[in-house]
Amino acid sequence: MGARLLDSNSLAYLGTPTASLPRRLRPFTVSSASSVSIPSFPLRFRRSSTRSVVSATAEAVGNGRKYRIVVLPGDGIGPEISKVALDVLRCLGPEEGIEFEFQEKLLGGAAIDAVGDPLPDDTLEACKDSDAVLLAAIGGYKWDNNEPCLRPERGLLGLRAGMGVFANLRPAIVLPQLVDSSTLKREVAEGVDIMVVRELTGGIYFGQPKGFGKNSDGEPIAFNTEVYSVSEIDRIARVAFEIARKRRGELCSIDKSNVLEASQLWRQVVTDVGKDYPDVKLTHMLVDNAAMQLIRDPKQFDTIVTNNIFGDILSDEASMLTGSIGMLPSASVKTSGPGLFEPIHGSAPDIAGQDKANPLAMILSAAMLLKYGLGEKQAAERIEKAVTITLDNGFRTGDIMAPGKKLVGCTAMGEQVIKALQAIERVYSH
Ligand SMILES: NC(=O)c1ccc[n+]([C@@H]2O[C@H](COP(=O)([O-])OP(=O)(O)OC[C@H]3O[C@@H](n4cnc5c(N)ncnc54)[C@H](O)[C@@H]3O)[C@@H](O)[C@H]2O)c1
Ligand SMILES: CC(C)[C@H](C(=O)O)[C@@H](O)C(=O)O
Ligand SMILES: [Mg+2]
Repeated sequence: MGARLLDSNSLAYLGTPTASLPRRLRPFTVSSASSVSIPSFPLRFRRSSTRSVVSATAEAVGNGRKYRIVVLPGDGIGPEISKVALDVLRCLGPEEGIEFEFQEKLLGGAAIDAVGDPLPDDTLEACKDSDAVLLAAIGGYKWDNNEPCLRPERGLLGLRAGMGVFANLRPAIVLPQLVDSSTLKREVAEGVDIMVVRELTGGIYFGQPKGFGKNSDGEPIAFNTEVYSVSEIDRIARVAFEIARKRRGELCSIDKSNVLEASQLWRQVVTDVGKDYPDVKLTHMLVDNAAMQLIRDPKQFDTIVTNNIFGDILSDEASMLTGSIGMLPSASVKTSGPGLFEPIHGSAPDIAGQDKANPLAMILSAAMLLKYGLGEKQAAERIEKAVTITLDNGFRTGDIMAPGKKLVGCTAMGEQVIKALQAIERVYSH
């Protein structure tokens, strides 16, 4: 028993004025309407321009395949969990006939400190030219009072927009081993398996106008704009319907259409797209009710589709059903080109540098990268399996610690996953 990630067929159960921003940090705009065709899930991603489908594009090396992965350790616990995830991938590669070429780049606070830019040009270019990107987390107290365009978060938003990864898939699965780590009662948490499909490159994060100003009384104000086009809603809805179709066949669209015009358009477009998916049961829910229902009865949800900001908040809420935000990976994808894979948690500055971070969300993000970014399903499932074995063996970081379990740090948890991985490999190879 263990985690199942995206694929139900998986074998493993396992305010600055915009004009002053560098061009790539300006809001992302979608140019053409309704032209995005969504392949059936699991998605196979194309590399930019010259190469075609990823699973077919890996360079042949000896008897294996070679992939170029950009790694963005970022800030806070980022470097600690990145190291662990890379150790896992390095251990896995030879057994699976995969060679990884890792290229480390700067993002966020680390990039601000080194070159005065949260998203250096060469980072974005390397990411766009890679087979996939593995990101840990950015941000921290040190940069919290920087002006908006010099905040680490601006680098992350610029990266997502620059890569065009509009669909953020955040699975929240309660593993049997961690049911008692959930803050909810066992009967409420057990068996939860939700996929949150979050729109990632639009909405209030990117809408114009935004900034600081003064009202007619001369009082300082600040403002942001929630804006969605039909094409932006249409394409994320199609991704969500495709995913729902491969799961329980139930899609809940979450909005605030009783108040917000942008949500009224959202609901209308999702309903229209739903006509192309008669096999999927579509429901709508207001976000305030959804926040409550997620805690009251999370098992009512199968697939959720929602906008950028509601998806951000609801996925953090959903993570606590599973025991810890340190468990949740994510994949940010588009219909072609490299994907971005990252845990949903942040840089956890309160525990950074103390070897206390849970590296499992990062390790599971690496598994998502393999499965959905590179089409390396078997390798991904080995990692998922190794994680569940490690939990079965009783190892826990502080955030998921329970009576009778063995408390370990970030590095030791990684070592246990590698040990489990090697055990699986021995079973496979004998
Ligand atoms: N994708 C990202 O890079 C990302 C995501 C969220 C927040 N952030 C940034 O991270 C910084 C801190 O934000 P925050 O404190 O609101 O959120 P956070 O997710 O970093 O931390 C919230 C709480 O969860 C704990 N936590 C998070 N990840 C953990 C892990 N792997 N193992 C154990 N405990 C873990 C932290 O210790 C903290 O108590 C901010 O600068 C924020 O902007 C970045
Ligand atoms: C750091 C921040 C910009 C980011 C977001 O809001 O998308 C984070 O909270 C996340 O969930 O990845
Ligand atoms: Mg968040």
